[in-house]
Amino acid sequence: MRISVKAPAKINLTLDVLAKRPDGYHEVEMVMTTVDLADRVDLTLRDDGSISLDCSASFVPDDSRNHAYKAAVLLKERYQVPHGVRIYIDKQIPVAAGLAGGSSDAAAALRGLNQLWNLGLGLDELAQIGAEIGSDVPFCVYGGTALATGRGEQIDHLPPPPPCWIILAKPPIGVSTADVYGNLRVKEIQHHPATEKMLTAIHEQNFSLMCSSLGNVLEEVTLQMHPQVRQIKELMESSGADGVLMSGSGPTVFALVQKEAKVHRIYNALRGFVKDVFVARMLGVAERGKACHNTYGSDTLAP
Ligand SMILES: C[C@](O)(CO)[C@H](O)COP(=O)(O)OP(=O)(O)OC[C@H]1O[C@@H](n2ccc(N)nc2=O)[C@H](O)[C@@H]1O
Ligand SMILES: Nc1ncnc2c1ncn2[C@@H]1O[C@H](COP(=O)(O)OP(=O)(O)OP(=O)(O)O)[C@@H](O)[C@H]1O
Repeated sequence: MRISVKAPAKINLTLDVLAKRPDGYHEVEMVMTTVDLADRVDLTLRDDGSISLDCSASFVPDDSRNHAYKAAVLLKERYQVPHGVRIYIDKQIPVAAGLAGGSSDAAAALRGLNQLWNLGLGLDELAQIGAEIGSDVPFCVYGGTALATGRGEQIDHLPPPPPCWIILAKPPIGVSTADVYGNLRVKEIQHHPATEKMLTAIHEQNFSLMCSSLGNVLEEVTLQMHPQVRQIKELMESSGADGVLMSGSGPTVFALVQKEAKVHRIYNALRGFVKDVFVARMLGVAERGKACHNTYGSDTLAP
């Protein structure tokens, strides 16, 4: 039996840091939403009880360092599952980009293995297990749009944001999330994002308020470390984007656009500058399993 699960990227519409915690993590407040740039995680049942992983991108770890592999080990050990699984990740989300690619693969593995191994767990239980892998995993288990607090693992669901196009551009650098948080001086943060305004924009479906409420306190830290990120932001802004922000700890920058004609202008301007440019739509709602094409007769899609 084989199951294919879609693992969408996330963007942060806001990312605020409120305090550094004694456990080394930071207390955050972030509005996150999924976009239709996605990996595909294939899970094939193994009778020999072992776990194996392959990925289409050779530079992604294919052993116990892989977040999807960790998800399988956690479930297998906790629920004493006799079966194994062969995991294949078709990588479309850029790696170490601030788009939670690894976290989304882990979340997809949790959802898919819940079905493949017949565990009968609810999404809340899967999200709790996901938090042991990484702070972004619980959000990725649910998908859609949410306000994430705590270290990012506490999820309050939100309605989808106003529909729009999104153009993502990633400069050819990888950013370590730990380094970016490590370089942040919480007491010196000048501008906290307008989280309340973002929530109003989402509830009222107000696109221009959403664009003017975008904010990420990690942006300044990553901009200092990697000046190319600022160049991409400026290029998006001068090409007519309605709103521009770095996602997560970066270095991916996204532009929000309502009119399709502008999408082509911004895409073309960016392609002259960086190789990794993607055009997507905000998903906003969870569409677990739905859009992952099921090309093999006996496959099923995870819910
Ligand atoms: C930047 C974001 O992606 C925004 O959504 C997240 O806050 C980070 O989520 P993540 O990559 O799943 O992070 P984790 O794997 O849990 O943590 C990686 C490292 O980032 C730092 N970290 C992460 C989350 C958090 N709230 N405070 C932190 O200080 C810690 O040094 C941690 O060791
Ligand atoms: N399935 C996976 N896909 C990509 N990277 C993975 C995966 N599993 C583990 N990793 C490791 O995690 C690191 C971060 O990759 P990832 O693409 O998840 O970063 P990110 O998008 O910046 O994450 P976040 O936004 O959650 O901070 C990579 O350098 C890679 O070594």
